[in-house]
Amino acid sequence: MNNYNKTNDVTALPAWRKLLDHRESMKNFSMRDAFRDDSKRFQDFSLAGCGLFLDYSKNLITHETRSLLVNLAREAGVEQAAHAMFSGEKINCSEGRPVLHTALRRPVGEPLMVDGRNLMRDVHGALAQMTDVVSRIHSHLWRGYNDKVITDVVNIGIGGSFLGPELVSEALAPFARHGVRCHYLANIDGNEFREVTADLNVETTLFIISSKTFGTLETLKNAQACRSWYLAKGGTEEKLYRHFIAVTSNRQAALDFGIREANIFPMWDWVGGRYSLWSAIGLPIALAIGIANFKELLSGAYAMDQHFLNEPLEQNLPVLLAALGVWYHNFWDAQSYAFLPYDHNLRNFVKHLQQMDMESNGKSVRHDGSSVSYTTGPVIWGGVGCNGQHAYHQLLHQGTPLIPADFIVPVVSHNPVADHQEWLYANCLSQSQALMRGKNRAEAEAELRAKGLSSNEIERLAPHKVIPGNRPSNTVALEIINPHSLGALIALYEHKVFVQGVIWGVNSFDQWGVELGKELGNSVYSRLTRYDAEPADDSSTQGLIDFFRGRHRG
Ligand SMILES: O=P(O)(O)OC[C@H]1O[C@](O)(CO)[C@@H](O)[C@@H]1O
Repeated sequence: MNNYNKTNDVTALPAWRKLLDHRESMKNFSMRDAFRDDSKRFQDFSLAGCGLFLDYSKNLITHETRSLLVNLAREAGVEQAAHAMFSGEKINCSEGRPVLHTALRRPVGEPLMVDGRNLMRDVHGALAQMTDVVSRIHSHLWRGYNDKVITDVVNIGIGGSFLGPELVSEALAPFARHGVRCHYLANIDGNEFREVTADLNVETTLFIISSKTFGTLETLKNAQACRSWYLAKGGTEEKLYRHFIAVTSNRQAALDFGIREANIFPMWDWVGGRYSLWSAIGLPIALAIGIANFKELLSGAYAMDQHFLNEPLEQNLPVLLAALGVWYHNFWDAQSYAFLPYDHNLRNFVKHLQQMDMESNGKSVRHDGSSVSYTTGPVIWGGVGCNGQHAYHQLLHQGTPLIPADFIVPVVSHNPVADHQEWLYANCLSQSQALMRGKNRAEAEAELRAKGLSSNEIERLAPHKVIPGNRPSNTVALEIINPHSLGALIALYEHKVFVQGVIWGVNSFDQWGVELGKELGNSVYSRLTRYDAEPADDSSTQGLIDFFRGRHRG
């Protein structure tokens, strides 16, 4: 049980009750009218920090809404919770662990004592080990079994041991200068294995087995397959240490796999997988962009940590985003949330946010085990603009569900082509504008009239042309995507998710739900492969096992 959330049930808080009444009074609120009536709306509802600019004026809010939402965060104990997390209290109550991914971005000279131990020694020791290996690979001191330079790195990992590193190494591709290409092997699927290894040269490829537990089936199977591939293609057992390294908190399992002691990078139980890109799990990132850029990434995240810890709640970027999310989710029945990055290099952002948000807050009991009486984590989805505009934005504009969205857009492109960036930025803005203002019946009719349509035709077509508008969004703009701003951006959403977890009273740092599937996976596997096995518990599973075996028998 956490010791900061004094109420346990958020619905009992005064601010929650006031928000329920306030929601009633907002039934007829029109954002379009609000912008017309208040020329200062943009200034009043926008905020800069850590190189990011948040425009949250296109929301279904007034000044009163904001103060009630901030009160909710305050009454839920967000400030105390943040301090508890940063100082190493065991806020992951179901696993009895502190939650200290923020320690990974703390600069040198700021000790952090937990259970009598200065964790910063471990953190900076791991960073030094990363620096050493990255510099040896980049300077060609570390070579493959027949002394060829390492050109390709395959990260074997899944979930948090994959999504964050993939996002960052690809988002920061313009900073890749050392001739090392990163590849990611996650799924237990021969198609993916074949695709990743197809063009690799065994002599110049390094494999990183990235697994906090070193017990994840997909990763271990892929690691074995990569090892067999390495040996089959001419690699030697003797020089295997030049091609395989591991990042894990399970040192013994990595040793048993055959990884050399010096090639094992540490992880700790106080870092959740989905928050681990800042640790040695980020090794592929450092190999792609260099250790100096990796440290810049950490310093961007650290800047956001300080912002989150020190800024008043009213001007606190993660708190505002979190409270707005709660406003729509719990008071406007918005069951999903869209992320729409307008930048090709951020194409993997949504995948990372999906794990970060849904694995963290996809919970339905509070810290004390009691069931929540309200909904928690929303469905997270989205993808890069403009592609989404020609696919699912239709539903955002005219569909029945209310889906709040965050637009994320840099001003400067790393690869300017003609006036593409101007168009990209313009598309981003026009989407949020269209969502906000919509097109009313009179406008739709006037448009059709201007085209010379008969009144019968206007009557028939106008309903299809009406766009309700009043659909909320935030825009997070940044000057350019670089290691610092990306670090701040990712940390912004980490803290947003944390704040929402605090408000809902759930433990954002365990993931017991994924365990059952893993357990059942073993029993289904043994029934698939052993003909004498007991039948499955249910006829559906057994029927599908028979379907598989029918095909494989012949
Ligand atoms: O790094 P590991 O231990 O292989 O775990 C991978 C992923 O699996 C999960 O435990 C979910 O199954 C994630 O939380 C984690 O990021």
